[in-house]
Amino acid sequence: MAYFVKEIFYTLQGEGRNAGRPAVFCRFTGCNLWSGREADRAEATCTFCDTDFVGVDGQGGGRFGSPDELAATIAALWPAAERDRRFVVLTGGEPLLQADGPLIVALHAEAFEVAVETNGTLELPPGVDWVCVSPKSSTPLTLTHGDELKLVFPQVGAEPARFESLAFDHFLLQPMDGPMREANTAAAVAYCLTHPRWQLSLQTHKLLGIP
Ligand SMILES: C[S@@+](CC[C@H](N)C(=O)[O-])C[C@H]1O[C@@H](n2cnc3c(N)ncnc32)[C@H](O)[C@@H]1O
Ligand SMILES: Nc1nc2[nH]cc(C(=O)O)c2c(=O)[nH]1
Ligand code: SF4
Ligand SMILES: [Mg+2]
Repeated sequence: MAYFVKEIFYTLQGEGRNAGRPAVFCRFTGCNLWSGREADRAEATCTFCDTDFVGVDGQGGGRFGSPDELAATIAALWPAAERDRRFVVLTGGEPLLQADGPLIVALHAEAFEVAVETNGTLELPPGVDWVCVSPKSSTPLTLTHGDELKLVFPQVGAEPARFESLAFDHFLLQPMDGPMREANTAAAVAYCLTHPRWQLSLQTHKLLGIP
């Protein structure tokens, strides 16, 4: 199948348990919880998105006709010849609208560990090495286990206690960016201190001014 990709770039993973790790980011076009148009934001299921995932016009974006073509494009961004500990993060938009088993196979053939950032509403293809689920308000989760559950905080209808019994190895609170970022950060710090199974995830790429 063809893949529609907004942008592909090499940077440090900014969030979650892998923060600081060099990674190629592949941002797929489209999401099932928001059209991406500002006019629709208030009525969307997910209203706080910080990302432009509309179209294929970003850096390195485009239409890729096969898994091998997309995997080769991703591999070309890794520093020359280095095949050790290659790491790719599939994100979006919602990557699980497009990422499928053949793409994971093709990325493994290029020596990548494959991580996914997902809203958790869709089925996961086989073989993904690191699964980060980030629930959105009262939307039901299809994915109830994984490596990390990274909850944007605070969200009405997505209180942390709702997720604590799920089978994730790590539970993280990420302050909601936007006009309330400072207050949300203080609230997330306070929540982690009083509920220590939760740890703080800052969006360190924004602090660093890198993509
Ligand atoms: C843009 S989303 C794309 C992946 C997927 N659709 C999802 O929501 O997990 C990537 C990450 O950014 C988080 N995020 C989006 N908007 C945010 C905001 N305003 N503040 C903090 N994190 C945000 C999401 O929760 C998710 O963990
Ligand atoms: N550096 C960096 N780290 C990230 N972690 C998750 C991101 C995303 O948008 O999915 C992201 C991103 O856009 N940039
Ligand atoms: S689910 Fe993810 S990509 Fe979709 S609107 Fe929400 S944060 Fe953005
Ligand atoms: Mg981002």
